[in-house]
Amino acid sequence: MTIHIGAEKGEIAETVLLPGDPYRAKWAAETFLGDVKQVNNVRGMLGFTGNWKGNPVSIQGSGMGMPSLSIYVNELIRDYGAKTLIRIGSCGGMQNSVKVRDVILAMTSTTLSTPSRGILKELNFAPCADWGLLQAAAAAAAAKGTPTHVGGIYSSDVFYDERPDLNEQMVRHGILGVEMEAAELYILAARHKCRALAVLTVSDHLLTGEALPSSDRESSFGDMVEIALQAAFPGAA
Ligand SMILES: O=P(O)(O)O[C@H]1O[C@H](CO)[C@@H](O)[C@H]1O
Ligand SMILES: O=c1cc[nH]c(=O)[nH]1
Repeated sequence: MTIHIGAEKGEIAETVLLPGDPYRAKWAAETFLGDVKQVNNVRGMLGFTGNWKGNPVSIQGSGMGMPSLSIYVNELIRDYGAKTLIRIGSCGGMQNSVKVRDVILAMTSTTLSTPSRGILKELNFAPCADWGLLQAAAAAAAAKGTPTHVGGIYSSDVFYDERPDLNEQMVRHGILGVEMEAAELYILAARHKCRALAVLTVSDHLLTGEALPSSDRESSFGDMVEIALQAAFPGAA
């Protein structure tokens, strides 16, 4: 047990999917995993372990924002031995070519700051996805026929943004979407020699104003979860 995760040692798999929303963790575990056991309920941040096509998998809510994700990912890596961490999140679309419900595979993440700023200091570290996971996720998405975009995203510290000039620059520089966790996930994975990827579903659009209801964000993002599982276990039959 850790301060934020109540699972016993050995109850969390080396492969962990990380939705921000704990109810998405519950839905994904119940929908896609076999032999599911709830392994965390501390602070209501639900976590589950089961198996997918015979492979052990955990799905742990990570909360909203990089400080929250950092707590769970640090404990998952240091105390439970997690090695492959795949965020399954929602994001806002930032290009006209990106549509609501499309999937984005985040190759890199741009930020203004992360919880790691304190140790990286003046270094503008470039958080990037694990190539093997990214390649496998792109192949899985292509095989499913899911409309998918691969490229840079923006990990923001704020949901209610008051810097339209920043968004203009993001759009101008080809950023596909905005969310709030991937950059710190990628930095922590690099630091601890783990593999990480963010697979995101576009839940709303900054240019068009379209938005999905919260019920859809909780439980209708099946393609994203299957792509994440197939990326983690590309050989699974
Ligand atoms: O749907 P999740 O995974 O929580 O991700 C996105 O949704 C939350 C904001 O509504 C932030 O956590 C953002 O990154
Ligand atoms: O962080 C997020 C997530 C979804 N949509 C946004 O605009 N921002």
